[in-house]
Amino acid sequence: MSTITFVRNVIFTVLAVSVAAAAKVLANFFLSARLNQNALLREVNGKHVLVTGGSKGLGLALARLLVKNGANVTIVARGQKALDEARRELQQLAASNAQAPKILAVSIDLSKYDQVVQEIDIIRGEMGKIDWVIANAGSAAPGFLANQLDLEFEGMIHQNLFSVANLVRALLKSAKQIAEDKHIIPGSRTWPISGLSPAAQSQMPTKIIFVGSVCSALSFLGYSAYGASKFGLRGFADGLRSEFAPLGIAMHVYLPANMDTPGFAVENETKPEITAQIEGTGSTLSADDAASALFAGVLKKRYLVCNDVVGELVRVVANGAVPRPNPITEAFAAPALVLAFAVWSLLSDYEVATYFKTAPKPKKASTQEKQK
Ligand SMILES: CCCCCCCCCCCCCCC[C@@H](O)[C@@H](N)CO
Repeated sequence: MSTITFVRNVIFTVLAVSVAAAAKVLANFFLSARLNQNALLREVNGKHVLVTGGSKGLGLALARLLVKNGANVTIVARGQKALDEARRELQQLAASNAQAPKILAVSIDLSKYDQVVQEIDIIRGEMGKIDWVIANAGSAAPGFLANQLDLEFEGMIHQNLFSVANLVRALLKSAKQIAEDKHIIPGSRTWPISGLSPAAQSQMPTKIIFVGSVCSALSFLGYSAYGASKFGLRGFADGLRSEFAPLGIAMHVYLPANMDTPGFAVENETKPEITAQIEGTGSTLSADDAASALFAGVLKKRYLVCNDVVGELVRVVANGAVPRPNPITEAFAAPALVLAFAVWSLLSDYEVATYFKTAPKPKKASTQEKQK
């Protein structure tokens, strides 16, 4: 066999095996994406779950599923009107459940750390220890950075990163406070290195779920501010995952693609045309399906959870140094996926270049408009 034939056969074999492995990755994804309702009931029945951004969209869909499965739910949001409506809906749902789960709705501005600390204590007082936290609140304001020179950039980082950090810091502070109040003497190997005494650890939630985005692992024009906030969130989560695991706190990050929510309608009003063109709108998932996908992944103990095929492929190539659900299969799939994403990146850069070459020129402002 000549060298060329040998090299060609090796490349062909590697690619064929890799494509087959990529198909297996997707098959595994479909199998794990189905929510086992009984498993959800077993996990959340009687637990107290706090959901931020819980008055609409994905947050409300998550809260509904939790209440249906017997969880006591605290929803947090800013706007009082939407919060009241959501509370009424969840209370009706709770009334039809034999467990009669408790519902609490609290208006908190998560960007204000002191307020979050104060309210977490009030929530614990009314509803007891928080068992799970879903940090879902966030928003997307797509746009070109050159048009976001004022407060838009900070806004994204505050809403999608600092607010989540404020929540986690407040949970830690509250747990430490309660432990100190009880005067429990620390005495484990993780104390005082971890900063949390065993008593404080026992006051922390056992599960913390961050809602990121496919944009926590991939970004492109129109999403520079949003991508920065969501990549930041992912970095924060990766650090906490390894810090919290020895303390019995499981971290998860949800990386959804576009969802059919009120927030998505708002972001589309200002989204640059080329951004919408690149991301496509084909796979927009309903909030209910997205909520099921989140719980399905969490119950399967996935650290990074996706809600569609594209997100799962992005996850495989951008998994970083955190656990993979199927490491061997994903390693075999890597060559095909790396090549596919290299091609995608070339094509999307070409799409952007073409868009700017062919986009209609803005109309010249009339003299009257200039004077305004
Ligand atoms: C085989 C390779 C295919 C690679 C395709 C990658 C395409 C990625 C485009 C998906 C972008 C989704 C972005 C989701 C953003 C949302 O979080 C945001 N719009 C907030 O709602």
